[in-house]
Amino acid sequence: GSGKVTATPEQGDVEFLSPVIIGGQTMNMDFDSGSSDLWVFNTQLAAASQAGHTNFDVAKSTTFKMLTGSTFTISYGDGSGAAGNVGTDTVNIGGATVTSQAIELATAVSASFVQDTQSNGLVGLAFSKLNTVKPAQQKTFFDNAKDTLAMPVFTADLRKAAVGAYEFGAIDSTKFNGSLSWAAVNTTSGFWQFSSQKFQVGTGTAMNVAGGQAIADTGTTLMLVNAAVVNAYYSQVTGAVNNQTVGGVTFPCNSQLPDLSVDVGGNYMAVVRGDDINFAPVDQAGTTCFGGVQAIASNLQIYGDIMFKSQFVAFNNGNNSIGMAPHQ
Ligand SMILES: Cc1cc(CN)n(C)n1
Repeated sequence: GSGKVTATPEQGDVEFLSPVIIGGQTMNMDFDSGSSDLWVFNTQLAAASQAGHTNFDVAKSTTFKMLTGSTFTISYGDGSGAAGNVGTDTVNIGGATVTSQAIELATAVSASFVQDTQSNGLVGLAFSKLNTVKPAQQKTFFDNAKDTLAMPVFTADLRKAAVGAYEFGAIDSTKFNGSLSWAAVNTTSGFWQFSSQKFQVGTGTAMNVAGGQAIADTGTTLMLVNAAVVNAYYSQVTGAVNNQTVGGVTFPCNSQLPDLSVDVGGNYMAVVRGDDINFAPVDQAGTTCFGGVQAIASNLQIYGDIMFKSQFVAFNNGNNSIGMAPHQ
């Protein structure tokens, strides 16, 4: 079979939310190809943490089973995190169904999750080796579903300030231009990781990022790249400054931003639209804007939603590859 759900951007495209039916209860959740835990807001949490959220209630599910003695603890690259206990239940994502999916029930969540009342948990879609459940590591929804899917793939069709889609088990070729370019994925890290050693600012010459690697991470808002890329890119933007107070590069909001092309697997240059690299104003007047491309101090670059808004992406666990093409 296959399953398709909407991916609705929060204000400012900070994250994208999709409906997941768990034990008959519908939860809007953040699909994250950069982690491997499925955890939910639930009625065990302190009332102050539950406030404003949709909270999963195990008592209202006839199919939930506790995994006695199992716990999870997860922390993300942005410093957020969650921890709690674990059970199993039936999960239905747009028709793709897993009957015994590990459901991680948070008993503690960090402040940024509490404040984001539209999001009620994460669906991890990276490789199961990164799952944090102990004593027995659990599988992701995609891992559990893939043998029953028509194809062992899922796709991300994320759109700037518009409703897009995640699809499991099928590739909708009406959603991208031309054909997908495929790159090999190195699964050793547990991420959807590929080689990314070249980049190009606007129509300039291609430049190298020695040993460059990147992961495709729908759960990260921005694009976090090698400092050489950041310097080369913003050297083309008048008034761009590295602003420690706001934590990254800013520029005048009326800047004409060049496209940024990044190499995917050595045979495809993914073009990220310059307009999408103007992420958000940092001041009330809306004169100074924060860049959607920022530096990361590791050689594992993180291509987040800023890239997904320009590229349709297919994640293929049949041959561990990633496919990209510009959105249609
Ligand atoms: C909650 C969350 C997820 C991710 C990306 N994997 N980040 C950076 N934060």
